[in-house]
Amino acid sequence: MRAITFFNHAGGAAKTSTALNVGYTLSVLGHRVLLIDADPQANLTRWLGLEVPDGPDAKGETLYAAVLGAPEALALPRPVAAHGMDVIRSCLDLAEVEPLLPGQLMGQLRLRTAVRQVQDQYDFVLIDPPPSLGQLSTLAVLAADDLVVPVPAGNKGLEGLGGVTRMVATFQQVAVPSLRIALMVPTRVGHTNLSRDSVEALRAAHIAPVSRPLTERPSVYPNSQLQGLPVALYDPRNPAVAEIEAVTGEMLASLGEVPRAEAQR
Ligand SMILES: Nc1ncnc2c1ncn2[C@@H]1O[C@H](COP(=O)(O)OP(=O)(O)OP(=O)(O)O)[C@@H](O)[C@H]1O
Repeated sequence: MRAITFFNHAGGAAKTSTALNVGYTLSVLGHRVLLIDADPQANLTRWLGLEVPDGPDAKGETLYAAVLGAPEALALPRPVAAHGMDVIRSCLDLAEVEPLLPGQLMGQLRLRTAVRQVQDQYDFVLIDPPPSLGQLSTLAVLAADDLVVPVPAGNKGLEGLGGVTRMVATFQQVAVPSLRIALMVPTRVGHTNLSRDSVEALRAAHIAPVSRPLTERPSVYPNSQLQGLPVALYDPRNPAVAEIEAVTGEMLASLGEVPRAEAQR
């Protein structure tokens, strides 16, 4: 099992969109995939067509159970199924983790521990954190073996990179020396010089391997999300699908994984 967190503290980087669609591609390739929604906005949950847990026990359906549930039974809750994947959903109450986690013994490593309890059940656990540097992001990053960093096109994406690399270096030093950025994914790339230049600048920075870009497609991503579908199910012939497959293949290559189809030959 590999745990991969789609990390960028900047908002709107396409973390959720990339995690959802890469996860779906992995599952189509035959991998067993668990998606964990670690963002109280619960976009990943909604965009998979799932109901956001509601009511007094809602947070027990989320990763809250694994990090702040009953101390003698800290474990991931039972996942729900969506489009061939398993999903740990989120809800607004998950935000309670932010004030409550500090001070808990080994608090920030609890998701890492919980994820490894299911390592025999999955090939990939993909985690979608919120756009922040708070407790939920820390839990998500420390749970990972590898990070995928979606970087939105334009100056904003490049300017935010310093924060990402500093945070990764800190986590390597204090908690997970083997943590690494497996892939940077240029996202929301338009047909402008600014977009193209920002992708070139990302490659020239030599921080980590840089994938093929995911093009800005305003008629595809938001609409597929409204329908609760991965792009490949919403519009199978859209060129976005080939881009997502390419990114998934490059991620597997960077992880040193043999693509499933080749392994079975
Ligand atoms: N390639 C794309 N083309 C057009 N729109 C996109 C693309 N990728 C993502 N989007 C849209 O951009 C918005 C932000 O994407 P997303 O929620 O995936 O980013 P995020 O990094 O998870 O955001 P946050 O963490 O701030 O909630 C969404 O409305 C999504 O539909």
